[in-house]
Amino acid sequence: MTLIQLTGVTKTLRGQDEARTILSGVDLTLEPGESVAVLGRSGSGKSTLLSLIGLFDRPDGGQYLLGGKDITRVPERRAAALRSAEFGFVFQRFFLLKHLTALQNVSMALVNGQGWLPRRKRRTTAMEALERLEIGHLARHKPPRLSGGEQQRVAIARALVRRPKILLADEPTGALDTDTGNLVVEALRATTDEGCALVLVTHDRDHAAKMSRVARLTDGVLA
Ligand SMILES: Nc1ncnc2c1ncn2[C@@H]1O[C@H](COP(=O)(O)OP(=O)(O)OP(=O)(O)O)[C@@H](O)[C@H]1O
Repeated sequence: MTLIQLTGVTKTLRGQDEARTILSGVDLTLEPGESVAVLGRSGSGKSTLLSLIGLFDRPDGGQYLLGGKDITRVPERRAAALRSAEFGFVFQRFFLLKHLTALQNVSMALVNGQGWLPRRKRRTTAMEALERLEIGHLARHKPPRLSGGEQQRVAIARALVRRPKILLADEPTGALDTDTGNLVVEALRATTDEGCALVLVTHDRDHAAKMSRVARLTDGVLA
């Protein structure tokens, strides 16, 4: 079944004075295991789009179907539950807790989820996530001892540890050098092999080309 279907999605943001239409009719379909890169100039609305998909905000118009269900105007309580059950998020900044080890950072993501997991199970699940990102050997390291690329892979492991259906990545390589960025993009793309869908916002055309589809956001429309 189609995982995500946006049809004619619009969004107007109000600054201090005038309102600005950022998205003026976005269509997007995403199937399980599919990856789409979203390119676009700075300020074109890529992050706005991602925040709608990730249910941090709601569209003004159009329709958002998630797994066939209309969630266009879902209330915040339900949105929060969907965010934690269905989505994983990766940002340019890693947002790791620097006093915790890599393993603790990842297993923290299992603490507040739906369904309680015993501590030992959380640790083994978190370890598996680190190993999938090929950083199991860094489990006991704290973020200040890790490189940027390693930290981002810990953040990806944290995003994946609850096995989300959709991973949303907003410029995840923005703070990394080219080689490290390539490794991180490959790690993200590999998550789709297991059926996770991926939306990657990027400025990097080479990274975009590694996705199954490339879409460009121009004048509020995705094409
Ligand atoms: N809360 C807000 N109120 C008003 N305008 C906003 C708000 N948030 C963002 N904007 C404006 O909306 C436009 C789109 O922002 P957005 O962050 O989605 O773009 P972007 O494509 O992700 O940019 P970048 O590539 O620079 O991160 C920008 O012009 C921004 O200044």
